[in-house]
Amino acid sequence: MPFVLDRPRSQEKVGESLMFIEDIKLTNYRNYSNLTMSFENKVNVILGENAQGKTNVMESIYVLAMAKSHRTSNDKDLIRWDEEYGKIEGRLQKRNGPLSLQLVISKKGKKAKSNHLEQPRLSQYIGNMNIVMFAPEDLNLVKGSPGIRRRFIDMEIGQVSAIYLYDLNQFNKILQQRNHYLKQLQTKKQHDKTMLEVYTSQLIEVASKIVVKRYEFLKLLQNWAEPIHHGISRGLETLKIQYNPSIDVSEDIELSKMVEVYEEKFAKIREREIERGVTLAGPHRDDLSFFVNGRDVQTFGSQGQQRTTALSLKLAEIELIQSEIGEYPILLLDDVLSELDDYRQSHLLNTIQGKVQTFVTTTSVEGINHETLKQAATYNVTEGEMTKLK
Ligand SMILES: Nc1ncnc2c1ncn2[C@@H]1O[C@H](COP(=O)(O)OP(=O)(O)OP(=O)(O)O)[C@@H](O)[C@H]1O
Repeated sequence: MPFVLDRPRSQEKVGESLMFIEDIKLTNYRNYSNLTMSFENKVNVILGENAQGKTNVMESIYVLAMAKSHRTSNDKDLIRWDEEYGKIEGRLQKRNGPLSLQLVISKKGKKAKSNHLEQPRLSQYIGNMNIVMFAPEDLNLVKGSPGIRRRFIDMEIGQVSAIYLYDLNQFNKILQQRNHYLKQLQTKKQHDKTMLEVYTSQLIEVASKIVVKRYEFLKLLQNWAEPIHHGISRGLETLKIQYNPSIDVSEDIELSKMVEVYEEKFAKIREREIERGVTLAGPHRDDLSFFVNGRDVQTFGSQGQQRTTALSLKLAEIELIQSEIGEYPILLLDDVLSELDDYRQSHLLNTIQGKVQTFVTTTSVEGINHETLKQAATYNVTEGEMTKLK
């Protein structure tokens, strides 16, 4: 089943190719005052002691792509201390030509440019550059809180669907207004319930679209992740991904039916929502489960199975983006190689070899003997300065 892509640039899909970053320029970004660095279109290993700025570089690439950080929701943290603004610039090569991206973060907000043109909507800007990041936090994807899994799914769909990001933004705004209204009803600052009906129907319209798209995306992800997981587990394990909605629907439900189910649900929980002062159903309360050989990995999986699941999902994302966009994304492996055993490390490095531009951070390459890393371009980071070693 083809995924409903809505980005204009992704029309022709021919063969395999990779997008890659040629260079990055950071101005007042975290502990970098000024950095300009060129990269290779293969594997780039960034070495350095703790707290020198390795993750900051990875984060800057992530932020350039996604217009937000993977480790803070406070954009001001990204600006170098005592400075007014921070800037990330990057030049990329893509199948259909060069692309330059720029993101300026100031205390007033973010401004993005793509090929020197101001982008009024970040939901349109995101997706120009596709990335997959694998960091130690991702090992919590299975075990951690539902919010981590929702964030994972939202970020991934957002890269291939601008409409999804737009809907998600709308949803969050309506949710906030609705929650505020419910709170007022709860505390009796407000008695008229008319506006609640308005917010509810607005919420249902956009919530239904989000959940339908999540189902579509997960079906695709499942198709990629299952054989990958099978391979990493040496043919012993079958991975299944399950979406757990906060309403009673199944994966093949149509949009109009989903709207009906939400309407019934909200009518039923109306008094409870007012009592609690909060919205109790919607995509913000949904979750994912992962099953290995029929058992829930979150409850029954070993740590190794949880790692394999997280790795399979990341590798599946790489393939999914390639199949949807027609180009391999850029892979960011932040301090994660040392967290994987030899077999999983080799599997990962064999998979990316030669086809994905990859950034790897580590304090040392000792103990990682894979050919891919021996041939990699290497850089050193010390106190916010980066130099190329080979
Ligand atoms: N806004 C900021 N302005 C200036 N410096 C900052 C800012 N935010 C973080 N830093 C500095 O950046 C450094 C941390 O860098 P980073 O997180 O990239 O470490 P790292 O090299 O990845 O280390 P580790 O291996 O421990 O993860 C710290 O010295 C921290 O004080």
